[in-house]
Amino acid sequence: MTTPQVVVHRDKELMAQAAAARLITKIVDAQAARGSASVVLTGGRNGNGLLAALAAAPARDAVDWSRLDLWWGDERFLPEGDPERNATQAREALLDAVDLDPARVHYMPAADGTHDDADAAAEAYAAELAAAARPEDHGPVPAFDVLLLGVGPDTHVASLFPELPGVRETERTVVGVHGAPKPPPTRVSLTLPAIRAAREVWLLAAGEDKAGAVAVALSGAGEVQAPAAGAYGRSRTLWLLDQAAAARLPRDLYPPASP
Ligand SMILES: O=C(O)[C@H](O)[C@@H](O)[C@H](O)[C@H](O)COP(=O)(O)O
Repeated sequence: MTTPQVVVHRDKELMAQAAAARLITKIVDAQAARGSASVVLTGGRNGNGLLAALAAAPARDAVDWSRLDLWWGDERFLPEGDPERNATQAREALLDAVDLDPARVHYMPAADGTHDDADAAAEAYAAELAAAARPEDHGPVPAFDVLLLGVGPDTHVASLFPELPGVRETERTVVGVHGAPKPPPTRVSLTLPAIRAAREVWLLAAGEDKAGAVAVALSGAGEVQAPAAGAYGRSRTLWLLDQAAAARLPRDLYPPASP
């Protein structure tokens, strides 16, 4: 388990811009070192805010978009193109503006696709992840360079909600989610074992409505009660906050450099 590193920015706009610059550098370094990079996207305002900042970033095209594998941490189980799908929002924020290799963009299945329900969709995505894993990877998922997660006010990450079955999953890498407290109720989500296979996990939280969740998750809560507490990477766990979301952090958890 990697000790969480906390970086606090003045506001959510600056957090998104700084996170975008950080992600560009991480992707460029991975591509220079290994010829390609893999990133797991998240839904929500902060996740899409990062993508929009990335689309507008001056250094955006330092990334070789054709050598980037994109996956999703979760998806709302809705028809293809539904405006509420994380994939739809990611395309609007960034993906349609850059020259990705379509074969390397791994959308989670849609509700009107070939899979009858979220559980079958989850199995299909788990199989796609396993097929992309290499022998040197840590388990049946690729070693993602960066796995992005928004954090809910109840400390959920991806579509893993406190006390619900998904956060308790220890074997499968992807699960169907039913009865999610955040609408829509039916979703597909990576599990904590899949999240923890990532080299780096970056958690994004901005706004005072996240201050309680951030404080709880970083103060030793259990992962079933606070799923964000169980989201950590093999070599790095990074919490990217604005001051409002960091407001209830104990002072000893507040990074020294932050104002
Ligand atoms: O499908 C989703 O809704 C997201 O994947 C979800 O996990 C989101 O990241 C958090 O709920 C935070 O959302 P906000 O950034 O909008 O607060």
